[in-house]
Amino acid sequence: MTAPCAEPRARGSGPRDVRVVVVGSGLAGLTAACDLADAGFAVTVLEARSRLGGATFSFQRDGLTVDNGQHVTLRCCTAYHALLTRLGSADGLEMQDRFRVPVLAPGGRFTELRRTDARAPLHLVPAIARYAALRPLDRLRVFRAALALRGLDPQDASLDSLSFADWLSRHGQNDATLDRLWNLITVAALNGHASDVSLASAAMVFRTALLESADGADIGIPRWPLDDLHVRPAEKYLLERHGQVRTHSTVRGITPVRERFLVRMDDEVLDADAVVLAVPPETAMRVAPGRAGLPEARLTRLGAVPIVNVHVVYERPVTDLTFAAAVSSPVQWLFDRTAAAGLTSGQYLAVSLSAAETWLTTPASALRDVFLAELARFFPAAATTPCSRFFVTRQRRATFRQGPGSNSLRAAQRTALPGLVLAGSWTATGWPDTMEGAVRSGHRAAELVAAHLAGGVSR
Ligand SMILES: Cc1cc2nc3c(=O)[nH]c(=O)nc-3n(C[C@H](O)[C@H](O)[C@H](O)COP(=O)(O)OP(=O)(O)OC[C@H]3O[C@@H](n4cnc5c(N)ncnc54)[C@H](O)[C@@H]3O)c2cc1C
Repeated sequence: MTAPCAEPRARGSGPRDVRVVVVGSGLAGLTAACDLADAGFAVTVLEARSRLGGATFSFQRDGLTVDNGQHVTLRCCTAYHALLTRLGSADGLEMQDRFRVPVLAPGGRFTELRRTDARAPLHLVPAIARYAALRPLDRLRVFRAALALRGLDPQDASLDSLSFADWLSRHGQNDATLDRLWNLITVAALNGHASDVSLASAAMVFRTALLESADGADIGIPRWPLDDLHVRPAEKYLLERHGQVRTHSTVRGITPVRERFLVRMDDEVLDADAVVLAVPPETAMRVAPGRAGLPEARLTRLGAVPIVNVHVVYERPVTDLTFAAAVSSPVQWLFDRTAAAGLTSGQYLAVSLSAAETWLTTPASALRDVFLAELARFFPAAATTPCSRFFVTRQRRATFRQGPGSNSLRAAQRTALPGLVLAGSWTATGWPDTMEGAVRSGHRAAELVAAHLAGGVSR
């Protein structure tokens, strides 16, 4: 990964005298901070919480290292992978050689989606042709829609206002193909069912990951906890480059003073030459000065969608699968986290539930009843193996709502105030609300700051 190419205009002895404050330590903020530290600026990261990582973090529970929610990446997520390489933690990601998803189908049947080495989109033909979760006629329907999807331009603004499900139904899809194929991908990539996601976003995901290159959808699953994978490595990277990283530092307001900024916390004010605001949109609107011209009317309509993870530890292993998707089941995707969590005996499965509005307020006891029964349906050994630990993590605002019209609501990284830029997976990255989108936004923010500072910093 290259650092921003612009030369900072140094005050005093050099660029280390030019202070950039990055507000927020999610992947967007950490990426921007790493870029700016590499470019030689004095970077200070301010994080409101007691921990770094934003929407990606790990915590300790009963001797296990648990991620707040299962995170997955695809080979097409090149910026995130480049960040891991740069931080020296690429080994913490288990990348598939070839896209292969085991699928748990109705009646406890097992099928899979597996690509070949043929060129796209032929690499998926055998996968769909043999996909036993669908009847043969429905597989044919899927082919036709996939070919039509390939012809869509995700940049075409008119696609954003349309629902993916409406488009699918106009292209011959039925409840079975939606339930057993299309939703399987949209819940994982866009945190929404096809009826709740924008056609432009769906076209972007399917084209980029599945239809334009043979290897774009090869799956990467963290074999290390998220903290070890990128959070602590990024902190170390920054500290080695004279950056400062401060937790418990909630930014309350940013005031432009001539061409500089006063960054106000509860009991301290920092003076900065430039600021990257890498916080969620509602915070950005609260702390950014009016002159930044944030499109508040649009941003307040972005909304949010929860993700819930159900964590189940069995006394003995119940399946050999390292991960799987499930169709026609409340289980959407499940992952074996035994080794990553440091569990030495038994098996730890994390069930990831996207678009989880219905599960968000369901008591853990009810979730336990539903998901233990469902896992026993898929894995006979689970019916007879005691569950030693069961707990739930709930992320209320996991992503913004990537529904019809949502792309037109996102804000550019550049604001009306030179030197104050936005970053975050919700900004206009062209990517869904993902780690990849966050990292890309961070690079863009750092480029804008570096270009601004190269143009001149005056007090
Ligand atoms: C459960 C879950 C599962 C997910 N699964 C996947 C997945 O499989 N694959 C994938 O690619 N993506 C996934 N995502 C999405 C991905 O995690 C996010 O898109 C990405 O991490 C967002 O990063 P960010 O830096 O834009 O924002 P955030 O991570 O939200 O960072 C914003 C930071 O700003 C801080 N902050 C807020 N206000 C202030 C303030 N006033 N002062 C200082 N700091 C402040 C916050 O505390 C936070 O640390 C998932 C998200 C969740 C929650």
